Amino acid sequence: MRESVIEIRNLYKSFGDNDVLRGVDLDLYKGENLVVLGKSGSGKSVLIKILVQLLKQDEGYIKILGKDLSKLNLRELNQLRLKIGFAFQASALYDSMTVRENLEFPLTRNVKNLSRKEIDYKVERLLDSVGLPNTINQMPSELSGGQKKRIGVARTLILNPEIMFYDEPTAGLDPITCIDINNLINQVREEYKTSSIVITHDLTCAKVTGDRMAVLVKGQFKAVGSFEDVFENASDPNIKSFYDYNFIK
Ligand SMILES: Nc1ncnc2c1ncn2[C@@H]1O[C@H](COP(=O)(O)OP(=O)(O)OP(=O)(O)O)[C@@H](O)[C@H]1O
Repeated sequence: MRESVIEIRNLYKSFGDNDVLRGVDLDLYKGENLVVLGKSGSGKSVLIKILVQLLKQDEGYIKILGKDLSKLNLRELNQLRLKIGFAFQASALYDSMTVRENLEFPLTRNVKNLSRKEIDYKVERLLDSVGLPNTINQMPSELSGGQKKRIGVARTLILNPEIMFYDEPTAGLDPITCIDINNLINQVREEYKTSSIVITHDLTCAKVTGDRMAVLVKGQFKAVGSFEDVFENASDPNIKSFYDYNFIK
């Protein structure tokens, strides 16, 4: 039996008469990269927001790192949120801060009594990990799109999250930089022992980073399994068209 770090059961969410999630079941297993795919508007972001309770589900059960979310008070929920890192599509760096300040910010805000030396060590180690040690004194405006994403990942890792959510990590990048970012996602898993959900429309990213694919169709996960099982042997036309479109046949 594999250990689940996230367990989602029978999750429902509607906005008025827009039934977005209609009985979602999903597990994220410890140490895996799980790729979540689905058409635009299928509810991927809604699902992630519910996982950190920025949105409340209408029905359903969620357990993260052994905690039933419905039983947590706000303080406990905030503690749990610190164990989850978000690498957002827009990398969300503060434009008025240097790279060093961007990385220090979550640390000094959330961890008390760290010495200057400990902070410097962590910042430098993470910049090394993402391959950008020389950007430490640069401003975000001086970085390329791919570099910003890397710094965004480094900033997320600074609090040692156990779970990572990557939201369209390769969107808007050239094919070579996409390869770099895919490799970084795999490297982060090895180096920091994270379990991750990767939301993407990019099937190359899905294939390279994902241990399992989960495809959201009409409010439920219709196909969950390896890339080969889900896409290469797909019979469902919704899923097949996704594949054919990405790898022009
Ligand atoms: N706060 C909200 N209020 C009302 N409707 C919402 C809200 N958030 C999301 N929706 C609706 O829920 C549906 C799913 O949206 P969501 O952003 O999760 O899609 P997505 O799969 O992440 O799409 P994309 O791939 O384009 O990012 C959409 O129809 C959207 O309009």
